[in-house]
Amino acid sequence: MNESAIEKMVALNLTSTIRGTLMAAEHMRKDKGGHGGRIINISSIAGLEEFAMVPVYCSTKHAVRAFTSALAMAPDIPLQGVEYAVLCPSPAATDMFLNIDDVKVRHLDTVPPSVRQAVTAPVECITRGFMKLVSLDQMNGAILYASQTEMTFRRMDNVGGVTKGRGVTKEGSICCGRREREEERERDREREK
Ligand SMILES: NC(=O)C1=CN([C@@H]2O[C@H](COP(=O)(O)OP(=O)(O)OC[C@H]3O[C@@H](n4cnc5c(N)ncnc54)[C@H](O)[C@@H]3O)[C@@H](O)[C@H]2O)C=CC1
Ligand SMILES: CCCCC/C=C\C=C\C(=O)C/C=C\C/C=C\CCCC(=O)O
Repeated sequence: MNESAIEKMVALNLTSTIRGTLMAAEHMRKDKGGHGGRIINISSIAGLEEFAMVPVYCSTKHAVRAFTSALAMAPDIPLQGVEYAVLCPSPAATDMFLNIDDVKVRHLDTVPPSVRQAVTAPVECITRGFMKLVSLDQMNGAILYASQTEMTFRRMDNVGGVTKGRGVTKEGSICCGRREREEERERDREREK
C-alpha cells in the first residue's frame, strides 16, 4: 500500500466518519432544535482485534470504534437525545471483501481460499446486527459484533443515559470483556454436550 493510499483510507474510513457523525449529531440533537435519534457507525472485527494483514485498515477501525464510544460517554446524552453505537462486522460477502487482493491485504497467501470463504458472512448476518441496534430500547454505547455464527454485544454502556453498566448480551446473557466472553463460550460448550 503506497502513502497516498494510506492517506485516502484514513480520510475515507476515519476522517469522514468523524466529520459525518459530528455534522449529523448537530442536526439531530434535541438541545439544538433537532428530533434526537441514533447514530450507528460501522467499524469491524478489525476494530476489536488486530490483524497483521490490514494494519492501516485496522487502525482506522479501532479509531472509529473509540470515537463512537467516546461520544456515547458524554454526560449530556439525555439532553442531546442522540444515542451512539458501533457495529463491528466480521468479514462479509460485499464487493469490498470479495475483491481483496495482495495489494490491499498483506500476507494474503497465508489464508487459504477455503478459510477465507469459511469466515465470510452473508450480508444478511451483518444487517441483522444493524437492525438489532435500531430496534433495541436503548443502545447508547453499544459495541455489537456480528458474524455468521454470532451476534455479541462487546459492550453496552448507557453511560450518559438511563441505565449504567457494561454488558454483553448474547441471546440474553451478560458479559463484558474477553474473560467473560471466554466463560460464556465455555458455558455454551457445556450446554451443547
Ligand atoms: N465487507 C466486509 O468484510 C466488512 C466491511 N466492513 C465495513 O463496512 C462498511 C461498508 O463496506 P462494504 O459494504 O463491505 O463495502 P463496499 O465496497 O461493498 O461498499 C462501500 C460503499 O462505499 C462507497 N464509497 C466508497 N468510497 C466512497 C467515497 N469516497 N465517498 C462516498 N462513498 C464511497 C462505495 O460506493 C460503496 O457503495 C465499510 O466501512 C467497511 O469497512 C466492516 C467489516 C467487514
Ligand atoms: C483474508 C483475510 C483478511 C483478514 C482481515 C481480517 C478482518 C477484516 C475485516 C474487515 O473489516 C474487512 C476485511 C478486509 C478489508 C481489507 C482491506 C480493505 C481494502 C479496501 C480497499 O483498499 O479497497
